[in-house]
Amino acid sequence: MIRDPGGAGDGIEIRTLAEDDVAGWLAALQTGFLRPPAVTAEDVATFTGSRDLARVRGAYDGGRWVGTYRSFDQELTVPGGAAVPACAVSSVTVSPTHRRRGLLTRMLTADLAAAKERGDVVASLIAAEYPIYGRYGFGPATWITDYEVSTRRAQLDPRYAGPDDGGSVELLDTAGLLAIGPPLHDRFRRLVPGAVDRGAHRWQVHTGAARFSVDEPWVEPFYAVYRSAAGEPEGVVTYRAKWGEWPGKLPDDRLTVTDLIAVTPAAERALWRYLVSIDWATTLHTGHRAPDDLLPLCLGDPRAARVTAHADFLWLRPLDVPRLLEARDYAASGSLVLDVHDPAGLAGGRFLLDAGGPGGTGCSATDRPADLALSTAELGRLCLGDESAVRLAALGLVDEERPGAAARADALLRTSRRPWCPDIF
Ligand SMILES: CC(=O)SCCNC(=O)CCNC(=O)[C@H](O)C(C)(C)COP(=O)(O)OP(=O)(O)OC[C@H]1O[C@@H](n2cnc3c(N)ncnc32)[C@H](O)[C@@H]1OP(=O)(O)O
Repeated sequence: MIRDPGGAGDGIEIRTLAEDDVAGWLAALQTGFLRPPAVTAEDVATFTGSRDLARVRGAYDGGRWVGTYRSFDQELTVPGGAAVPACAVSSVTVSPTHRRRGLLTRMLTADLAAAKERGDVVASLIAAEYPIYGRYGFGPATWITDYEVSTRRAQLDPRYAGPDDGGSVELLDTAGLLAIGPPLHDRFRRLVPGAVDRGAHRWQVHTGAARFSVDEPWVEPFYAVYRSAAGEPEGVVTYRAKWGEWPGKLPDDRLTVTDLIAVTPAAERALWRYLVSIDWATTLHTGHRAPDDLLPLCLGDPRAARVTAHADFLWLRPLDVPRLLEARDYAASGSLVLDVHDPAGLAGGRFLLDAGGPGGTGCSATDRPADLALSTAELGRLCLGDESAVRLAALGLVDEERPGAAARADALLRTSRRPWCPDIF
């Protein structure tokens, strides 16, 4: 069991959980997320059956859990397709009675130190609110865009009867999805920088097998697969339908996509066209897509896809700069000296990145003069290639120690397609 050795002299203890702590910890989690705090025996069983309790911790005050925190092993894809070990952070709450006394800081600081010791290359999380995590060295590395598509305006030929490339779209039942989805996702995530692995529990949640009593009532979704002309599954989609009012007897139903992943552009285009062509549905909500998703441009009228949300999504906190930068591919070859500032003392230093040379990419500590000075949070923004160093320099968030260094960083680091993490965790 991990205990917070220092404490803060306030009697509140940060510690990991024993099995009989789970119900109280779950009640605190639900309180922090403003959900009813009632916890059932099934909730406790679902939680203990799917989590490593050694990685679940919380703040305990006089017999009551007042803070919750959990982390787990994750694989994060970087540009080029390599996966680096990440410490994924989740379930962070502090009770409203105990906020702003430093409890989040104590839980997170201890876990980041443990992640560093374990050899994780980055820490990752989905930030509930933008202002929380920058102070701990995290920066937003991927963004999402949600669309609402007016299917009537999409200008798809009303006679459209499916893919015309020899491929096909088929509906699946749950067993069919579970046979095709996990291996397909494994292929997908290696193609998409920013994507993370999906464990068995995520698929159970996705198909309604793992649920907590506070979850919305389960509504069975539709699942469909795109198969290439050769019969290979290349994309899957999960969506739900909601009946509309049918004003004046006109169909008015809505579809909501909860997952659409594809390993080829043909599959991605075919699944969007399938969704847009479903009779009765006039509106399609896409859920979180990559900010440069194919969707708007694969419609006859791209303006039929209206952006309803555009926001930061996956935040990264570098823990090992050389391994993070060595793992990825670069758009060009060249070198760059980065002065990385880390007040937490986990990942700072001056590093020479030698990208894409004949002997491969190298990154190691150096005493050469710096080109660019930045914090771990800004490196978190830049490391998957989504953000521009020139933009951050214009904002005063990175310092050019050598003129033109930010543009050189962009030439190396930026990617032709934007990174994307489709999974909430
Ligand atoms: C990965 C995830 O799970 S994201 C989910 C995060 N959880 C939530 O949003 C649930 C609701 N909110 C909460 O439970 C709490 O407010 C938390 C967990 C966000 C913060 O917990 P606290 O114990 O209050 O944070 P703590 O006291 O350590 O704050 C440290 C600093 O962050 C700041 N801070 C913390 N939360 C916020 C916030 N939501 N907005 C702005 N600043 C914040 C504090 O003001 C403090 O600043 P200071 O160092 O300048 O004084």
